[in-house]
Amino acid sequence: MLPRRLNPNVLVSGTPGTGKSTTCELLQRRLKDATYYNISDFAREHNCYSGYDEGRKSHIVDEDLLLDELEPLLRKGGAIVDWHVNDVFPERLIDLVVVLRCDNSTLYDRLQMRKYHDAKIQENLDAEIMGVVMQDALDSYAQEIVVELRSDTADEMDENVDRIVAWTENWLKQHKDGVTNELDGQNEDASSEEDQDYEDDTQSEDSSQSDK
Ligand SMILES: Nc1ncnc2c1ncn2[C@@H]1O[C@H](COP(=O)(O)OP(=O)(O)O)[C@@H](O)[C@H]1O
Repeated sequence: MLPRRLNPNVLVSGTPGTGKSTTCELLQRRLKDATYYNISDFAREHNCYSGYDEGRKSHIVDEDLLLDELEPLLRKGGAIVDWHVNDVFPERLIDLVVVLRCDNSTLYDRLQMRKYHDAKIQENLDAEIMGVVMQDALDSYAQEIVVELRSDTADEMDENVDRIVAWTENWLKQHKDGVTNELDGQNEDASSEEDQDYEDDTQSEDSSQSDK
């Protein structure tokens, strides 16, 4: 099977504060053909909002508008996508899902540094303890393309970047050699059904708050 795109799309997800943006910035420096999309920034720049949540003090992202803007870019491949919500992007557009995890006391410190209010910190700590983002990823994508990585320390972050770069190089090598990536078959098979799921999906707006 021919590759669907020349470079893979990597989704870096995780509870706010687990290290997505920092990891993605490091990744972008290493993957010269990649384009980094911080979805919080992207949604703001493209005005993909459906309202403002006073309680959370954050904009509510309109996932349909977001996907309308982003899909043509993801189709090109080579995207590093940074967002805490991962069920927005159809399975056919994503080749690897990385879910960053971190210790709760570390996360607390990071979110406090970011000056989140107490309720927002607690909400994110609860989500991290319950593994909400990881569960969403497993519910949304084939288990084989979802990987959970610890991101408590700078060394772990470096290791994570090395691992994602190595995975990308391997993906490129497989496609260059014309070797069928078994994930392709799974994704292609799932795509039409998944598209239908996406059409039918009425996302809870609560799950798509802009986190920054
Ligand atoms: N693995 C890590 N080791 C040390 N500091 C980290 C690590 N991951 C993130 N940080 C720090 O935590 C803060 C939040 O990271 P950030 O990348 O903005 O998280 P996110 O994008 O998931 O909200 C930043 O100050 C960042 O430098």
